[in-house]
This record gives sequence, C-alpha cells and structure tokens, in this order.
Amino acid sequence: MIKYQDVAVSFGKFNALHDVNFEIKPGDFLHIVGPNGSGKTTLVKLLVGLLKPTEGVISLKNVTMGYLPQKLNTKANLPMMVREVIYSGFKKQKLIPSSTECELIRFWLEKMEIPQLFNESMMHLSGGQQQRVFLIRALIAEPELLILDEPTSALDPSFREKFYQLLYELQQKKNMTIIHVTHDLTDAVKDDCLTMYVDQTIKFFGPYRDYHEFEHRGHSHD
Ligand SMILES: Nc1ncnc2c1ncn2[C@@H]1O[C@H](COP(=O)(O)OP(=O)(O)OP(=O)(O)O)[C@@H](O)[C@H]1O
Repeated sequence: MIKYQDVAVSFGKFNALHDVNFEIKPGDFLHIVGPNGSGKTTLVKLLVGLLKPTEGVISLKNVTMGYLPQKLNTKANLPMMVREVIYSGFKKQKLIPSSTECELIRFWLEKMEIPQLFNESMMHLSGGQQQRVFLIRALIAEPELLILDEPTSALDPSFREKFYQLLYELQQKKNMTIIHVTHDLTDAVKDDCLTMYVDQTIKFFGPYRDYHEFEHRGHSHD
C-alpha cells in the first residue's frame, strides 16, 4: 500500500531524513517513535502530500485518507461549530448534512464522550475537547488509511486507553491501515503492531515484540 524507497528530505542544508526505506501493507498498524526533532512529522507529511521528498520515491496506492496533524492551530478563534468541523471530514459536503450524516456525527461524539458538543462553537472548547473533535473529523469517513500525529497529547490517560481500543477495533473490523506518531508507546501498543524508531533515518522497523531488544541495546546500533 505504501512504499518509501531511499527517501531523503532536506530543509536548506539541514538533512531532516535520509535513506528511509520501508513498506506498509493494508491493515497494518504502525507506531512511529523517536526523539524531538527526529523527523517523525516530516515522514508522515510526505505521505499526505504536505512535503515532497528531496530524494527518493514514495509509492502510495490510491486510497482514501484521514489525517490528524500534530499542530491543530486552533488557539486562534475558529468560528465554526463542532458539527461543521466534523462534517468537513466527509469526502463530499452539501449545504446541509443529511439526517444519516448527522446521526453518524452524533454517534462518534457519543463514542468520544462529548455528546453535548454537537451544537457548540469550537471557540468554547478545551484543548482535549478540540483534539477529540479533530479525531472524529479524521476518521468519520472511515478512510482506508488513517494517519495520526500525536493524537492523544491533550487527552486524559483514562480516555487515551479507550481511544486506542477504538483504533484497534477500526483496524480489526474495517481493516483500516493506521499510522500513529507518538511519544508514549506504553498505552498504545500491542505485540504484533509494527513499530518504527526514527532518528533522521529508520533505526528500527519491525514488530513491537522485537522492539524491546532494540530499546535495551540503547538505540545505538544502525
Ligand atoms: N519546514 C521546515 N523548515 C525547516 N526545518 C524544518 C521544517 N520542518 C521541520 N524542520 C526541521 O526538521 C526536523 C524534524 O522535524 P519534525 O517535525 O519532523 O520532528 P519530529 O520528530 O516530529 O519532532 P517532535 O517529536 O518534536 O514533534 C526538526 O529539526 C525541524 O526543526
């Protein structure tokens, strides 16, 4: 579904990523970890077309995509209702959402434990509430590929667990392919998930059960 071949990204003289090679199959769940500034966001921005590789080739099957960026930029007042933001996640929009679409929006608000926000203005929401709304926006159209860049940074720990459970359900029941950038693998990961450790290049790529050994070796090998 996705193939990176010898991909490199430079910003001026700075090499953010080099020699990136990996493949993802439909239905894979990939967690991407690595230190601050190591190129994780850059790697997923290439996938959604926000950046172009300086070198190499990225092949991506023609799939529907949902994307939650790391920076939501909603500190500035966003003069939109919660339901409008979520509705913009559908592939096609009409002037007024259908009753089925409204039901689906309400269904997800319920699942994300914010049912009361359907008619709320985005300007009145807390950071965690905004993040939940943008999460719903990313997954409401059930994309074949879901890309989440630090989706739980503003979520409280008890909800985080539920959220990951929900992602696993989407992967299992809908065969959704999920790429997830995170700083905290502990509450997100299952043994058979793919894990990638990025630090300017891929230092580890494989199932999480093998990642333990890599971690214990102190990330020092190539
Ligand atoms: N548009 C840009 N212009 C110049 N430098 C950039 C640009 N985008 C990213 N960088 C630099 O590339 C490096 C990788 O950034 P990136 O955002 O991919 O890191 P990250 O691993 O996602 O970090 P974090 O964990 O802090 O979110 C950083 O040093 C960053 O400053």
